[in-house]
Amino acid sequence: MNTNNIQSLSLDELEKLAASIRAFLIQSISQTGGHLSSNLGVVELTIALHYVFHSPQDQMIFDVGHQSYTHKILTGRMDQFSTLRQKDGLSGFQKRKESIHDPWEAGHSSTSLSAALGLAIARDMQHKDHQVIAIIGDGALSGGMAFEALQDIGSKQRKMIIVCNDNRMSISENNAGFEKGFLDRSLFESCGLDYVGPLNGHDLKALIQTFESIKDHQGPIVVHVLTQKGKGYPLAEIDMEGNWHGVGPFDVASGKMKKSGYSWSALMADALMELAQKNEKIVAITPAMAQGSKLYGFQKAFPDRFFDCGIAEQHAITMASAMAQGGIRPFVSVYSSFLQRAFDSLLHDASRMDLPIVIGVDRAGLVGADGETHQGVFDIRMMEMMPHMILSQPKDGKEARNLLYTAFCQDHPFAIRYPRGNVEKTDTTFACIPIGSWTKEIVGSHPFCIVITYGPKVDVLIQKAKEENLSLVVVNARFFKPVDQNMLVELDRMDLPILVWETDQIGSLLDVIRRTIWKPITVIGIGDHFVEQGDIPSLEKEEHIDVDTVIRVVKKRKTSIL
Ligand SMILES: Cc1ncc(C[n+]2csc(CCOP(=O)(O)OP(=O)(O)O)c2C)c(N)n1
Ligand SMILES: CC(=O)[C@@H](O)[C@H](O)COP(=O)(O)O
Ligand SMILES: [Mg+2]
Repeated sequence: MNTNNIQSLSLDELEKLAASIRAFLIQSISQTGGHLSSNLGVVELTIALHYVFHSPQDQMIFDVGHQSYTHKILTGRMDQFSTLRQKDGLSGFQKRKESIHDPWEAGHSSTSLSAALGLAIARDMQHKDHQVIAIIGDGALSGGMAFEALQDIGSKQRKMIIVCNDNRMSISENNAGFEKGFLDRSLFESCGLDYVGPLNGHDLKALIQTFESIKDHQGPIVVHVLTQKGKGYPLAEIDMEGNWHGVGPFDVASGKMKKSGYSWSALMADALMELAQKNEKIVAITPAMAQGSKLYGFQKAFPDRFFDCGIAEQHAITMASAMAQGGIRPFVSVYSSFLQRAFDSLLHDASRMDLPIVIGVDRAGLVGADGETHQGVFDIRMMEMMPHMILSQPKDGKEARNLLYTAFCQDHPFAIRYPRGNVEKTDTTFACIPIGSWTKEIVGSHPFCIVITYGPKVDVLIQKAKEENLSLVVVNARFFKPVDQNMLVELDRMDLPILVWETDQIGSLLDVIRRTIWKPITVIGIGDHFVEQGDIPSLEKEEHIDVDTVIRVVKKRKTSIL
């Protein structure tokens, strides 16, 4: 496949190139996993952009970056695809350190227009003359930040191109924003932008002609292209639920994916449905993540009580808060890293007005292959400063069900975090958990150290201590806020060394414990940096937050005591 110097290729050759890139993407992603459908949809579009414009002089910013694979292939990274989304491998998004053809990085959506305007202003201030091109999907355009940028771009009138890649799909069917034809000329022109389109985003000739005709356009212009998500892989073409958006390895011929097991998201969604059957005020809200959050069952069972609000986390939290004020009991499912977008809504609305929304903080902790932008390791510190907020994490499925039940039996904002990955299926009867209560288990008969941790690591540690014949007090800190003051005083009196084992940003739990216990505490957690992509067990080892590190530290502690 000739991916160099594509300007020298004929239209026929470019079409052949598109077909080979598509075949390569399907084959390669079937081995490594990755964002299949979005990439299959933009093959011709990306070829046309690279044919007309000259990267890296002309700067291309792919919103989110999950659809930048063809761009990577055309900029010399094809031979790295076997390492996609793996430790030290090719990123699933644009990455500055990977290539000079990546002038910007993302992972979260709707930032490309602000970034393009920023780069255009920087260009103009230095009297340069290249193009800045943002490629943004209809899903990402439902994010409020994109709208803030559109208005500003209209008022500032800098030279730039916005390619609106409209496939009428977010991860799954677009249930908010632009599914009803709102995304048209008038939207952009009302913001002061010029507009061409809509044009067939798989017609290379039309794309090339259009880009040629506007490449020197002065001021901002939108090129609206219609594409088919998943194009070229029939199962992905007809997928409305987002099952082929981000995939693990699969068999190309049959489309069979490896069985993924019963996830924490599924457990929470199942428990939510049970509770919703008993309480008709319970509703579910998702900011465009119905598939990953496993909420399709809820949507089917309670279509009038399910709300997909588009990629709009900030809006989701404020809307949920107002629903709560109006007497409804909303459950908002948001990935930990995307909840960062809703900081002010959480603080200004849910927390300040003390409104009883329940937030399912999905993908809490390390998530692995998506890397720095998606690791869910900041939400505890973000929310524990917020008055009225209750912040919890269950150690297992039973506790998760009970925390959810508890959350609906009280009147404050209540967050329950749970990780990416699987959990044992359980359908225990619901029981309330006293808010702020921790539990502890003494392993062995003569404990020499107290380890305070949370989430699934509680049982991992108990198991490991038993295997290693180590006598420990293992504390399940299932509430980060409020913490169990009585338990902390009791632990302090035990007069044993204390280790706090955090699997998120360091200080998340330690800082609240230190308010009660003043003696020196050893802590294990993620340091002051972003954690890159990789499989979760390797990342835990590298960050020294794995159970073996904990055992090593407590053993060392034991030796120093003896
Ligand atoms: C702030 C934020 N929320 C949610 C997501 C998850 N997410 C990644 S891609 C995507 C859909 C994007 O849709 P669109 O921009 O239309 O691109 P397409 O996949 O259709 O090509 C979503 C919701 C995200 N990356 N960032
Ligand atoms: C690009 C993006 O933000 C999502 O597609 C994300 O990769 C989904 O992650 P999960 O696979 O954990 O649902
Ligand atoms: Mg889309």
